[in-house]
Amino acid sequence: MVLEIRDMHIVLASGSPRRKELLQGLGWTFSVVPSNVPEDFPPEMTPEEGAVDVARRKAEDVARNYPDALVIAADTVVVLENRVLGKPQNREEAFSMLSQLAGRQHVVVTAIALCYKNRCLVDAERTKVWFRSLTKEDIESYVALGESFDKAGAYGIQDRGALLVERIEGCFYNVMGLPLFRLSKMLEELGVSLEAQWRAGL
Ligand SMILES: Cc1cn([C@H]2C[C@H](O)[C@@H](COP(=O)(O)OP(=O)(O)OP(=O)(O)O)O2)c(=O)[nH]c1=O
Repeated sequence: MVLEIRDMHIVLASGSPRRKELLQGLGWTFSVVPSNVPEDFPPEMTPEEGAVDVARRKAEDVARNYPDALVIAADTVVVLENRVLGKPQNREEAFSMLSQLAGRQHVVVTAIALCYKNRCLVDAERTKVWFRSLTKEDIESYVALGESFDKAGAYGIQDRGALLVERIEGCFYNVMGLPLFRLSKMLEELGVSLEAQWRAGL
């Protein structure tokens, strides 16, 4: 039996406004149920392994209460020379993160976890990001905008942070928190078809 995405109860296990906006952009109907699992992971894990572990725990946490739904969770980390930059706690931390990113290349990793009826699929996507050089004043001005605080690496590529980024290699939506093409491939792997939804949108 083919599962059609538009016939499924979809639960987005995330409090991220970006992830909600991106799924809405696909025309999907879904509920939003953020999970509260801690986002730290053991130091012996690589950043990618850590993101995969956190995304899986977010999805499984919510899937326990929605056993018949397709649960989608994600975790985004900014990786600079194998170090993870998470969400800054205050202005000083945001300033420090942006100073480290300035004039250099880093990698954004987003792990996606999909759970449906006792099956969980987890995968990660990587995008390279090149930041322009920034003066102390540039960084202070950006931090003062307040965009940094709920975002990994203290910037948002989708908003004014666009002006910090010279170029990227890979999926833009991955940097924003949800790689949509990768999501579609994972759904295919789970046996979920997007065809009816796709045709209805044309
Ligand atoms: C690098 C980058 C990150 N982000 C955001 C995406 C994610 O919301 C956030 C990374 O934090 P996450 O822990 O992945 O997600 P979250 O805490 O916002 O939401 P939840 O755990 O409930 O799913 O950073 C941007 O919006 N733009 C960017 O350019």
